[in-house]
Amino acid sequence: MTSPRRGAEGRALGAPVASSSSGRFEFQSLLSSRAPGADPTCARLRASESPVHRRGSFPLPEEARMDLNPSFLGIALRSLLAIDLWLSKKLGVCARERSAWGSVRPLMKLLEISGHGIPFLLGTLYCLSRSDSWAGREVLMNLLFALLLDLLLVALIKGLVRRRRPAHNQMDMFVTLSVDKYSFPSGHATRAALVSRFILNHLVLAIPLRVLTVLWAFLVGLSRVMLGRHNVTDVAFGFLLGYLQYSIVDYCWLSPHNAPLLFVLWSQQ
Ligand SMILES: CC(C)=CCC/C(C)=C/CC/C(C)=C/COP(=O)(O)O
Repeated sequence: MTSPRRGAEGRALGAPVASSSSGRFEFQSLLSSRAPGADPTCARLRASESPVHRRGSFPLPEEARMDLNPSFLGIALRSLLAIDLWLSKKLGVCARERSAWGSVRPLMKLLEISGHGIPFLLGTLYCLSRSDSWAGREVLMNLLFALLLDLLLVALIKGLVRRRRPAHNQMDMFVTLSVDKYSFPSGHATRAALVSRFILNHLVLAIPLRVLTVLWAFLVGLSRVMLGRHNVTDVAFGFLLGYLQYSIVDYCWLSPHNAPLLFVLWSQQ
């Protein structure tokens, strides 16, 4: 009877191993990390040359074969992730007081506060309480809805993805929620993109102010990476999400026609 060759732990070499964290088969890591000096190409060769494979008594499961021949998408994603980590570390020049650009850290923290959820929520509520026109109230009510939607979606995605903040980040942020220990996506970037799109669409501004609005959003995003709070992909996805959130708000635009109760209740406050 043929018996597969056994490794140090008495496990059949080339046999699928369930990873403790994900439960996925890890052929590639088994072949490349257990054998000294191995590389993925050799690992592929060894797999096809191994007695187990040759005798055909232990067919490789489909998923394992996919691991041995990583798809183009897999390689592209892993490369993107490596570039992301490398670039984010390079750009994190204000992560500490003693970092290369540590002296501009206070300015970056000012940008951080300018994109924080609390000033926006309190500011919108204050303006709503002072607004005496229906048109103004409608815009502010939708801004409030947009800010709450943003908090909800970001918390949901952060809780699902659970990507840790970069190791060089110093966790000294002004008022955070529990999910804010995670970094994907950047809540500041989503808010900056959402609010700036909102402002550009609902406030009639002179061109220089419109440019300043976009510049502010960009700087808020950049400051997240420079402070070491986020990786570049957290911010890029944050901008995209914030942009899309505005489209949702615009699509579901609340007005006295489709949400009369909301407006009546607010006007009775
Ligand atoms: C109504 C309510 C739940 C308000 C909470 C406002 C609040 C504490 C928002 C957190 C804002 C924040 C620190 C987001 C994190 O931004 P990242 O860019 O670091 O993801």
